[in-house]
Amino acid sequence: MKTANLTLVAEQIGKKYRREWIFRGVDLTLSAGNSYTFVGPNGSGKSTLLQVLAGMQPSSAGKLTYLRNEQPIDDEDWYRQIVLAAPYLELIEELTLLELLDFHRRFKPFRNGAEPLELIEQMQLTHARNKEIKFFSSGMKQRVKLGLAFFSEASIVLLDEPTSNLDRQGAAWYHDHVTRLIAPATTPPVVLLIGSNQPSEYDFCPNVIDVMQWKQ
Ligand SMILES: Nc1ncnc2c1ncn2[C@@H]1O[C@H](COP(=O)(O)OP(=O)(O)OP(=O)(O)O)[C@@H](O)[C@H]1O
Repeated sequence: MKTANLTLVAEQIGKKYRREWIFRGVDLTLSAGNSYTFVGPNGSGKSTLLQVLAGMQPSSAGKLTYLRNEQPIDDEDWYRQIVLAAPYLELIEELTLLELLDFHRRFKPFRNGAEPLELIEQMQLTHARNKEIKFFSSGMKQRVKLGLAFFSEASIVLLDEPTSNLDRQGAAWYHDHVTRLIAPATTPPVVLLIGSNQPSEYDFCPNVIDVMQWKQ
């Protein structure tokens, strides 16, 4: 069983677009079993920082390391550890929900070997299991993105603006699942990273980090 704990270490990470530094001098040690929320006003760099920490965008300065049991993991294997739910990530619209989950689990299995139909029930989308994603409402799509993040066997879970498009019931569903994700019983334990402007999205999170400190 893959229970070894993961740690993400950022040393003096910076990102610039053209000549503008979005953030600079980021030093962080983020460890499994913990949650961290990046806060800051619109355009302050929360999404960019999440993407850099996920290895989805290159940094312009500094060093990022993923450690498992204190040993560095090869950059090419990072993607196996990560799952991201974000408004700017698209789902495959031509697939039905059931087909999407079947496809997804081929490269990223679900926790505890869960079956797609069980997870669709947990997403409260059983009625839409055979509907193509392109016909889903924005809130239904958001539940799917979050569900894939909650239920995949990944060690690093990134949630950018997690309750966007969710109604009150959806927000309660998010809260229930996100708190389970960081419970001590979760295996493998996750590093949970959230980018948010909404206190209700991270009221359970003890580590709230203002990205404005890295504007120079
Ligand atoms: N590909 C890009 N090229 C140039 N500038 C970019 C690019 N992507 C982001 N930026 C700039 O980087 C800055 C940070 O954007 P980012 O989306 O990370 O902010 P954010 O804090 O997540 O904002 P929001 O709360 O509005 O989602 C903004 O000034 C944005 O215009």
